Amino acid sequence: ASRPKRPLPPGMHVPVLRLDGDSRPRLGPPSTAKSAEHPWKVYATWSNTVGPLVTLGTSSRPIVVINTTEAVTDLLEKRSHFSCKPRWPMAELLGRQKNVGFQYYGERLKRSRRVLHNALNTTAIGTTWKGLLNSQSVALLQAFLRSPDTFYTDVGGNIEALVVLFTYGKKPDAQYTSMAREVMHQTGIALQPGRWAVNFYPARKSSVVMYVPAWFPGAGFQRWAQDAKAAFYRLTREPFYHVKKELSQGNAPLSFVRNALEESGQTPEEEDIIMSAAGSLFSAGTDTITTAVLTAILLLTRHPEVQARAYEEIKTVVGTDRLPEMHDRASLPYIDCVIQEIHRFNPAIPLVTHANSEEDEYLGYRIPKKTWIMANVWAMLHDANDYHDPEEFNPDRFLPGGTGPARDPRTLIYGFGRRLCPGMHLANAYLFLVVARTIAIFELLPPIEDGITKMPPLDFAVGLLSYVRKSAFVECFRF
Ligand code: HEM
Repeated sequence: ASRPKRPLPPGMHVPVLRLDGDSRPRLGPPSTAKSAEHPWKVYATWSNTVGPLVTLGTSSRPIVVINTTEAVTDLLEKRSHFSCKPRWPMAELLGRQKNVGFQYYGERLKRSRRVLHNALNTTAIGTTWKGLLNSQSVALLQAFLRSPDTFYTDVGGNIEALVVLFTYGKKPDAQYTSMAREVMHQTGIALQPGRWAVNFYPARKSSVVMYVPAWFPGAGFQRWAQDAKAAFYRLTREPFYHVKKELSQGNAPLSFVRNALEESGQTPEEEDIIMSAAGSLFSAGTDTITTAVLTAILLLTRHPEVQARAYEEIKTVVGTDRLPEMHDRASLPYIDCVIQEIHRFNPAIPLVTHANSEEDEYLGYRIPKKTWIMANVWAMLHDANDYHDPEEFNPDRFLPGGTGPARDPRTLIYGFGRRLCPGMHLANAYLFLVVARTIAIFELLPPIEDGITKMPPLDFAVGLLSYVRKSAFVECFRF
């Protein structure tokens, strides 16, 4: 006789909170979430009552939120069948399922990740890309000097240039960046749980809905998706074929695509893997690092005492007649604590999405095959058991001594298991250079009006990324 089915993890019997750009979540539970704006905070509150796993949505289409480090380690790190991604019919319609971040786990994903790892491992970051990281971080300081008023957009522009220079060896032009931003925006819309009915039909039904002709009344999402798909294809193909042509003419500048084609792009299939891996980097690499840099600027401005101490460390170790370099990183432990605390305070991707390719059980609960899993990284980094007074910005918690340093947030913010972010070493190196060099050269100050200091508020958006909202931040900022 078969065993009775175990229950799903405790559910809140509420529809999924929508991640709707800047707006408040549309749907909330009756009481707890009234004042909380960010879904990840709401889920963390629920988890305090019901345990590490919380089920959202319906029992036929559950979404399981993992809220603790222990549970995420047990499931996403140790059990390899949790390294899949959910089926996103809308992303498929946009032609984005070949994008590394959306791919199901399998042979193609492994090969894509290998190509990326060859270019983005620690050795390559310290050698091949050292010059690029150096020049882009200096370019950002120069932009700050030229016009402190436009720092918010300058940070984004500098990082877009970093990622496109890395990928294709040339700076993006205005047309490329505006198209890339549009595609990212469209993908964000396509991935909002609950926005498109097609995402929430069971797989069998959705394949019927997906192939309704675009002109069919009510199939508005299809028409919209057709345009978005065309833009995405152009964005992926044009710069790739440009590098390929340059390579055949012997004048391709250093880039990920050039190196990968030289090393492994011998067959059409290998070429396609390189092309789509390259096409995944703009959306994966730009807004994430931008969020971390803007969070750093915001928190340093709000904490002059942290800036002062970090500056003292740089003055003592590096001196005042040169900029901090990558080789200074190990000798600047306080700067490292500051960077860790920035990631902890506002992880760029607060909810990391996975799916399981096999049914499983955990803590007596059943997790059906292909469940949409969200790892609540924000909750893990604000767990008072691991981080005393989690609402406080306090880099000291990472200093050795006492009960030892708190867990390094970089073991959580870059994701889990076989999907761990391949760009993490590039991001870590660039963030070190930008944070250390900014502190070495500038003092970040809030404005004072009529003798009153106007602190920029902690204002993080609700979306796939928890980016720093522009509004109040830009008005009250000066070097
Ligand atoms: C502070 C900066 C960054 C953060 C916080 C970050 C975080 C993440 C996270 C949470 C994931 C999902 C991992 C998972 O599913 O378990 C991811 C995936 C990915 N990231 Fe990053 N990332 C950053 C920068 C970058 C950069 C600079 C690049 C490339 C230049 C990059 C490329 C990728 C790619 C290709 C994936 C998909 C990997 C896969 O699905 O197998 N990321 N990142």
